Amino acid sequence: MKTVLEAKNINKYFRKPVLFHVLKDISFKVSQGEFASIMGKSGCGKSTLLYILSTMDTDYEGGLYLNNELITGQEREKLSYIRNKHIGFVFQFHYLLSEFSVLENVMLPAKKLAEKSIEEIEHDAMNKLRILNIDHLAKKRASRISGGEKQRVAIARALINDPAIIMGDEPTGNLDSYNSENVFNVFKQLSDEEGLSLLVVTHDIDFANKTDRIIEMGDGRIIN
Ligand SMILES: Nc1ncnc2c1ncn2[C@@H]1O[C@H](COP(=O)(O)OP(=O)(O)OP(=O)(O)O)[C@@H](O)[C@H]1O
Repeated sequence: MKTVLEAKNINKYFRKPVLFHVLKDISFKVSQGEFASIMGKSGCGKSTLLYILSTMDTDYEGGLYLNNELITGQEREKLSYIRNKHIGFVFQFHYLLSEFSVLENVMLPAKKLAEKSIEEIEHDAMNKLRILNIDHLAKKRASRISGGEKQRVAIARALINDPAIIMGDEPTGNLDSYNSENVFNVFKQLSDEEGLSLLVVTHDIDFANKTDRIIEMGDGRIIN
């Protein structure tokens, strides 16, 4: 199976207030269509790792590859393009623009990329809303929908540029068990049917147990 994301011997140090070796020789691969979760105690380095994998943090040692292309050391502008084009993000908080409609929110990352006409982007956005079963909400203001619906909109927005991988940081952290299961099912469907890769940091063991693989971290290392 094709490798979509690869971390090779990632080491990271925080230098203040004292030198702290926060990530220790992290190596793993995520293949196409794989749904992996990252678990570990609070403070073990999960968010720090996700920051590096998502190209947001460039201050680390080691190599990061996306679709077999080395992205470590690329210029800021190129990284921003890679992030926009190939990585979709879903966070604990949805970060939707509340005054904008659902459709407009989903269209935003594609407008930023500016590779398609507005008509095409709108067409794609409606398709993503359909995949998530929320196309009936397209014209509604983002502030007027429920928490579970907001998270679905956030997933549709993460999908708009047809990324290679979706990264999630506690994407079900704010949801009740019904909506968490819903989000899990959507992710599962995307990995099974669309061949999308997913890498999700979670504290929810029920959620993690249902993913294809749990990457367990402890004290800055992968321990399992
Ligand atoms: N900017 C920083 N400077 C110094 N130390 C930091 C910085 N950011 C995080 N840390 C420390 O690095 C360690 C890893 O933090 P990180 O946020 O990655 O953990 P985490 O596993 O995501 O935790 P949680 O599950 O609570 O979100 C922690 O000990 C934290 O205090």
